[in-house]
Amino acid sequence: MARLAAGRFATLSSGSPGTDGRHGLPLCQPLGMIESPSEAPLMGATSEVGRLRTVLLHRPGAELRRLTPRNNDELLFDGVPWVDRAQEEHDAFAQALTDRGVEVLHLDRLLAEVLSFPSARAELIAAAVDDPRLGATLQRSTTMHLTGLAPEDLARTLIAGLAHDELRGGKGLAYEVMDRGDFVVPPLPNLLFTRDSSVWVGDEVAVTSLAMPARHRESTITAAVYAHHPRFAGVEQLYGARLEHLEGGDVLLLAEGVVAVGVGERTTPGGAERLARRLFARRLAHTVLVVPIAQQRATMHLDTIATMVDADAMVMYPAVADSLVAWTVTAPDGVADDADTAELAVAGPQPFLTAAAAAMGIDRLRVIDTGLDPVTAEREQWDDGNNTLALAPRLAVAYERNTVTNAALEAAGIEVVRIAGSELGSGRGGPRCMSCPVARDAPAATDVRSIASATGPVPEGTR
Ligand SMILES: NC(=[NH2+])NCCC[C@H](N)C(=O)O
Repeated sequence: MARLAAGRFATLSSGSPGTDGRHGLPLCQPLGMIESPSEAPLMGATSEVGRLRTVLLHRPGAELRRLTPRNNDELLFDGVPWVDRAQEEHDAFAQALTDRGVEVLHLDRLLAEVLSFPSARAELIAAAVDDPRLGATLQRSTTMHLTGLAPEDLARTLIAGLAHDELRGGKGLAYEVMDRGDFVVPPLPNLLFTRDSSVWVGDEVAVTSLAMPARHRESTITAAVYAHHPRFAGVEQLYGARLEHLEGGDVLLLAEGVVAVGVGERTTPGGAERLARRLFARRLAHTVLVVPIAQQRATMHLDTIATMVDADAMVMYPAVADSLVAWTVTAPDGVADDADTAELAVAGPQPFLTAAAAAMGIDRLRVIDTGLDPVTAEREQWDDGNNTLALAPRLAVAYERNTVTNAALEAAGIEVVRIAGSELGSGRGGPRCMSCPVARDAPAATDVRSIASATGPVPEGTR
């Protein structure tokens, strides 16, 4: 499988497309609605800003119609979205990406496709009924119901969940006792935020371990798609759904070999450590910066307060720009031979911007000065103003509603692709949260304006 040239510190092996080892299918055989490309696709990412080639999205569907004022808190939405409008907004987001040459993969379609494989079906049905609320009898009757569904219907049910009165042949004490409106299989409205359940580092993918109960099952879906879909044949998975908590929204690829990991409400220090060990062992990073963030909903992930918009620049919530710190974690000899036991060197804490620039080998990591008054800054941070998705250096998608942040980005030379998000935003996630980059080019050397020796005037609007 062809890979990005710069995914690893040692030379990358590039195999050739053949059969996918697990199902014996030729990689080029059309599968379901999507034809596999005739050439093996590029996969992987070493930065946040290299030209985006392929992205994984999830168009919100029936799972959002499950949200009510009684369950929205538990399901991590701040309200009850108008679903048709949320879908229109999402379609426009996907279109904005397609218009700029980005290939959009849809998670629900990939899921329906892998569900024609018996092993993938069995795995995902088992994950859906693996719930102590149900009891053995209801688990059995739910398994039978799900087993009888065609791939498309099963995909829909795994995402939208299964309500008590939708289950044909439901049996068991738990079934009798449950309320008619209860879910036998709870819905996954946060699947919309594809950023969190998997993250590519170099040419490997970390299927994450999500912290909130409402999201646990999401990574069983991404794990099955990466394990079984011919599109991803040969891709190594470097993390796992049952390990220490780690969410993709906390993982920022600052530069090739340099990964920042936020630790707070979602990712634990143990998750950051495990990821660091695995990245070092697989030579996918030489430095991991561990960045504590406030454990509260407004700052649930590192990407809610800062995202990269250029190879050497970030947009950052001004209230934290000067107080954010990082611990610098390295493997003593640059690599760790054993992912689980290797000794790690930990230094710090240091101001985040200082530690990041040092790890990236640049003079300065610029912060776009959004010049916001504290109240506007707080409002726009809450509405994901700092949660941008870079399509290339200095070209980023952002919610249109954050007018002041977007104006500041433009003043600093960042082209902003504005999208509507009034309904999508009720899940508290912006363009970066709603996207998982599967392939990015390495940012061209010319895009890094302040690498080591380069000195020059500081561009306006940066500090
Ligand atoms: N990468 C992100 N910031 N994702 C936002 C996820 C929002 C989602 N409702 C949650 O609470 O988990």
